[in-house]
Amino acid sequence: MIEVSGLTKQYGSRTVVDDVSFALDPGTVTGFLGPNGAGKSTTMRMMTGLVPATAGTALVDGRPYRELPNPGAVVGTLLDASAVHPGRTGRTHLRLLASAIGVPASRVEEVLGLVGLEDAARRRIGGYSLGMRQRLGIAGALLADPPVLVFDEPANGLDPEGIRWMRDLLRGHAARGGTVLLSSHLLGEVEHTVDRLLVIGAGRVVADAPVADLLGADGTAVHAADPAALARALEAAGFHVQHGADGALVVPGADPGAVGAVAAAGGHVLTDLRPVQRGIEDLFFQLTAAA
Ligand SMILES: Nc1ncnc2c1ncn2[C@@H]1O[C@H](COP(=O)(O)OP(=O)(O)OP(=O)(O)O)[C@@H](O)[C@H]1O
Repeated sequence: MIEVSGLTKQYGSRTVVDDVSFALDPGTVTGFLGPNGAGKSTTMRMMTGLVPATAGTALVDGRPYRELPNPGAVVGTLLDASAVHPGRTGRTHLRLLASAIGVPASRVEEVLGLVGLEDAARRRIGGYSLGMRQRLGIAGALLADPPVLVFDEPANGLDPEGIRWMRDLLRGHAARGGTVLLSSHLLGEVEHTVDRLLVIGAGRVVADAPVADLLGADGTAVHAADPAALARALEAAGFHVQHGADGALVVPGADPGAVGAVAAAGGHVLTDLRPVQRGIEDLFFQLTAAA
C-alpha cells in the first residue's frame, strides 16, 4: 500500500531526513516516534507531496501521492490542524473540502458526527479549542473514507477522553483493512494504539518492528527472604544485580527461570519473581540516544 524508499531531505547542507525506507501494510497502525526535530513531519510531508524530496520515493499504491487521480480519496492527512481559515465555520470548511475532493455534502454531517463536532459545526473555527481543531482536521481527513490515514501528532490538544476516542477510531480503521501512520511524542499513548513502531532519530530509522518485539521483557525483578544472600548467589553465578525499590533485586537481561534456578540451587526462599517489562520510554531513549 505505502512504500517509502531511500527518502531523503536536505535543507542547505543539513540532511534532516536521511535515507528513510519502510513499508506500511493494510490492517496495521504504525506509530512514528522520534524526538523533536527527528524528521517525522518532514517525512510525512514528503510522503504526501507537500515538500519535495531531495532523493528517494514514497509510493501509494505504486504511484507518488501527487500522481494519484484523487489523492484525498486514497490518503487522509492530518498534517497541520491550524492551517484552516479562522473566519469559516467548521461545517463550511468541511463542505469546501468535500466539494474539492468530490464528496457529497451529506458526508459532511456524517463526519461531524463521527468526530463529535455536531454542536460546534455552526461556530467559527477561530473560536475552536486546539482539541476541536484536531477533531475538525480528523473530520476532513475522513471525508472520503480513504483507506490510508497519515496523521501527524493527532493527539495534540485532545483530552484523555479524546485520546481514547482517537485510539478507537484508528484501531477501527485498521480493523476494516485500513492503513494508518501516526506520529506522536506521547509515547504511552502510542504503546496501546499501534501494532508497529517506526522510530526515527536525527533523520534516520533506528527501529522498525512490531511493538511486542520492541517492548518485550528485559530482565527479572525478584524479592527474597534474604536478599543480600540471594544477591551474592546471583553474582557468583555471573549475573549483574541491581537494587530496586522495596528491597527488590533487579537482574537486567536475565529471564525469571534463570534467576529462579539460582535461587533453588542455593535454597533461597523467594517471595516474588517476575519479568521486568521494558517500557516504551526506556526503549525510545535507548534507541535514539545513539542517533
Ligand atoms: N522548511 C525548513 N527549512 C529548514 N529546516 C527545516 C524546515 N522544515 C523542517 N526543518 C528542520 O528539519 C528538522 C526536522 O523537522 P521535523 O519537523 O520533520 O521534525 P519532527 O520529527 O516532526 O519534530 P517535531 O516532533 O518537533 O514536530 C528540524 O531540525 C527542522 O528544524
